[in-house]
Amino acid sequence: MGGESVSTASTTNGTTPYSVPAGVATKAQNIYFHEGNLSRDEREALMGHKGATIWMTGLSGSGKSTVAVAFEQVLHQRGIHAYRLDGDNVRFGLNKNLGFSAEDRAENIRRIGEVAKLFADAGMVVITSFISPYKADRDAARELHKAAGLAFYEVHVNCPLEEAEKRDPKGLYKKARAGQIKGFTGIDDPFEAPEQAEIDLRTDQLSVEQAVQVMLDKLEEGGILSAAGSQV
Ligand SMILES: Nc1ncnc2c1ncn2[C@@H]1O[C@H](COP(=O)(O)OS(=O)(=O)O)[C@@H](OP(=O)(O)O)[C@H]1O
Ligand SMILES: Nc1ncnc2c1ncn2[C@@H]1O[C@H](COP(=O)(O)OP(=O)(O)O)[C@@H](O)[C@H]1O
Repeated sequence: MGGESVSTASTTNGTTPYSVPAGVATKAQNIYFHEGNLSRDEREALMGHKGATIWMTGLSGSGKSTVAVAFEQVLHQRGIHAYRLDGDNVRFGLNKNLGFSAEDRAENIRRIGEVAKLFADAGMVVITSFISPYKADRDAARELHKAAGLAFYEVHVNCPLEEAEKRDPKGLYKKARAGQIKGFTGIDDPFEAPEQAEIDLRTDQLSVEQAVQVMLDKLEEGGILSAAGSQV
């Protein structure tokens, strides 16, 4: 891979649209961004709300998936088009060629950042639940959204290691402590806690319902749950 040249994305009309940050490097040559006839506002008006990415990050067992599932359901009940991208699930398909080295985790998060951006651009509320242990990888996902003018909420699913380990829903901490899993986050692999997450959920102190309410309030406050020109 190293040493291959990169080209810069451009558009057929020579302008750089909101969805292609200037200077994006791609491996492919001679590619042109093709604009559609529908604006994001038009897509969001049809949806009845804005698109956004809710990026949950935290230790294994912190409660990312549990809270994400409950949040998705509550949003759905309120008529919001929400969809979850979950670490384990995505590793069965799109990212099945990736392991848990720092490089593979970075590529995992890079791909999810791109996929989440596409869903959000389509007008969905995307809820991602990946450990995403490295700040730089999370920041890159944030930047991607920012450059596209899309809302991005980083949610620290903040649970002390002792509590996550006590929960151990999949028995993975036990295996990691026994040396049967190497490079397990929190045990012998790092977790860089967010410094400026939009939402901090202490799941050792809040119930799942309370955590969902905190997230709902934040989206409401950010104007995500309604759209300009919406008929709903
Ligand atoms: N070494 C190691 N470290 C951490 N986690 C491990 C590991 N090996 C397997 N698992 C399982 O993989 C799930 C984490 O996948 P993610 O894609 O979220 O990880 S990452 O964001 O790329 O770090 C994680 O799921 P969650 O427990 O839901 O977080 C584990 O089930
Ligand atoms: N307040 C809480 N929020 C989230 N999960 C909780 C909470 N209290 C207990 N749990 C339990 O902790 C475990 C979290 O597991 P999971 O959602 O799979 O975490 P993660 O996706 O971060 O690995 C589940 O068994 C869940 O029932």
